Amino acid sequence: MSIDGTSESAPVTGERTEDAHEGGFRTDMMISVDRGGPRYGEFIEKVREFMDRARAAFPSEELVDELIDELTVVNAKLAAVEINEWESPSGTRIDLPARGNITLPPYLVDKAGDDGVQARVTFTRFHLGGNNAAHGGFICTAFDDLLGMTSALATGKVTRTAYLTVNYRSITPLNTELTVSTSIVRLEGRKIFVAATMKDGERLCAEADGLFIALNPGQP
Ligand SMILES: CCCCCCCCCCCCCC(=O)SCCNC(=O)CCNC(=O)[C@H](O)C(C)(C)COP(=O)(O)OP(=O)(O)OC[C@H]1O[C@@H](n2cnc3c(N)ncnc32)[C@H](O)[C@@H]1OP(=O)(O)O
Repeated sequence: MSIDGTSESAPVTGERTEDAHEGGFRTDMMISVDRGGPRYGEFIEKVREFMDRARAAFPSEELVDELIDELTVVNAKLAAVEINEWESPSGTRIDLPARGNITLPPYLVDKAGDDGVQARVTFTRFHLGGNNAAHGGFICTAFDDLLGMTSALATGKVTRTAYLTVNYRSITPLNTELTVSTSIVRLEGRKIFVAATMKDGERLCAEADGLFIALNPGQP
């Protein structure tokens, strides 16, 4: 442990020596419904539960010692099986909430087409901003990913966010299933203008509009 309390472990990269990607996010990423095995989704749910419980816990000093030892063992097991971003189950398992990507709030896609996406998202204790409401950054993360998916499906191309404007209209509660609806506003060459709402029943919690750019081949 260094003096500022950070770990001295090597950063997690999972890089591969030969970099075959064409730039940006790949629409041809190695999507899968079985990578990591039939219990990979259950593993991700346990990790998400851990994130919630870690956020909510007030452990004793003894328990902190114990948990550090146990997590050191778990981290070593995971470090032994690191892989690059394109082939990792995380982010590519399209059968799992948020493609099995713990970075994203766990959303479930109900409908996805070239005119928009309908999804349900539930923020939990890990996503707490304050006073039982979701952190605005996680709301933005959900919008960014679902709008990125919207842009990719509408164009069949790899896209990146140029701008994303979020308006927070009312409190976004935790532990409540919210609906997210996205739509294509207009397409102008490489520019994809998109919009989205997040609702608790009929109540508008947040809305977003954004511009995504279809990347040129090889663009990072
Ligand atoms: C089923 C499975 C599906 C899988 C789905 C996977 C989903 C994954 C979802 C993941 C989602 C996560 C997504 C993420 O998190 S992406 C991560 C966050 N975004 C970035 O890091 C992007 C950083 N920026 C750039 O790379 C470049 O600036 C880009 C690529 C955006 C444009 O640089 P580029 O050199 O390529 O283009 P250009 O500069 O010639 O501009 C082109 C046109 O656009 C107009 N313009 C540009 N910027 C702005 C602006 N801010 N406001 C208004 N207009 C803007 C510009 O005026 C021009 O217009 P015109 O003069 O032609 O009229």
